[in-house]
Amino acid sequence: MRLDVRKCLGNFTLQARLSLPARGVTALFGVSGSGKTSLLRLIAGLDRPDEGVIHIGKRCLVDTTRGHCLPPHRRRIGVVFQEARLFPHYRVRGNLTYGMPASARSRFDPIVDLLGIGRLLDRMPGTLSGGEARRVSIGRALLSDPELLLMDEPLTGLDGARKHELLRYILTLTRDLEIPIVYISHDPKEISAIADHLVLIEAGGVVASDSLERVLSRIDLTTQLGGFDAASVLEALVTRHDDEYALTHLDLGNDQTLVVPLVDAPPGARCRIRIPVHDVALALSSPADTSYRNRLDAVIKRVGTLQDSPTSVELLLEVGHHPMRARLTRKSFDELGLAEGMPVKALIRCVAFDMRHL
Ligand SMILES: Nc1ncnc2c1ncn2[C@@H]1O[C@H](COP(=O)(O)OP(=O)(O)OP(=O)(O)O)[C@@H](O)[C@H]1O
Repeated sequence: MRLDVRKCLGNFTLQARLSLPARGVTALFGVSGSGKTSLLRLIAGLDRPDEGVIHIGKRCLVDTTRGHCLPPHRRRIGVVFQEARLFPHYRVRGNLTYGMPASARSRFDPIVDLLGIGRLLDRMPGTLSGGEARRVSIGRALLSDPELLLMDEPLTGLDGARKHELLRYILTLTRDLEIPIVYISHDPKEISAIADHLVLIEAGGVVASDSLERVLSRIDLTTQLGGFDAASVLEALVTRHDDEYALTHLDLGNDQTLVVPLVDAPPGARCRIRIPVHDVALALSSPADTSYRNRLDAVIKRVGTLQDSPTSVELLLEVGHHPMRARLTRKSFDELGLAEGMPVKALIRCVAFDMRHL
């Protein structure tokens, strides 16, 4: 999808130029009021830009210079909002088939299975739990046979267990269906688990748009990425399990192996892991007497500082084929005599697995 739009809303101006991948999940992240929902509404056709163009593949949805603006129902875009917005007087089945084109009929059963809503088909929306209602609303969006799915904070307001369950369904969906998703969330953990591409929005503008791994590795964006709590997210290959110690070996490329608590995925699977900066320490040589399980070869690619944190130094390392962030005190950095381009050992204590298997 390509878009280049401008829209004034009162004294707020949204001005965005973006080119998004045709597959996978693109997350829009930014503080409250930065313009995420306004952008989604322009894509869905719920609002018109004052100026601009929006294309999905070769299809032109909007081109204001030609006075062209497709209405929402002709855009082939499914939208899932924070609240489910089901028709209260239709059963679940009626909600799912409302507006379903004949071309989507054959997908009814697979989508119902995928979302685990088969046993809810004869229920009225008022009797569903929050998580069930969201799943039905995702099903309805998918059965409109969309080329693009827009999700505006679909997990907000759900409790921990429901949130986790729905996140699992959405992850399955991204793996099993070819439909690209644009996903708004305030929750960095959710984004780390689900997104392939990350767009940072600030004051109505696009600050960054790139793969999740690359945006999270940008030291200059640490403030905007504040909620992500400075962590690296990277995708690794499961090579083997060590059942005796309940550990899994992951290949990071260039002969670098990360050993983590047992991952429930077979050798050969790809999984995504998150490594907070405070779990990474650096050494000049490989210390023998340390409890750090992982001692990886790394190169310091970039060194930066944060305005509001004068005691620490931000580092961008390269480990295997991956960027990885670390944070040291300025004193340790100076005492070790570190500099850009230096090879070091990255000592990694533990690794968070709020992660997905790909
Ligand atoms: N119809 C409108 N008239 C005037 N201002 C508007 C209108 N719609 C949105 N705004 C303003 O535009 C800005 C962006 O709003 P938007 O809802 O897109 O932000 P957001 O990033 O989605 O925020 P949140 O994360 O809180 O949902 C806000 O300052 C909002 O008050």
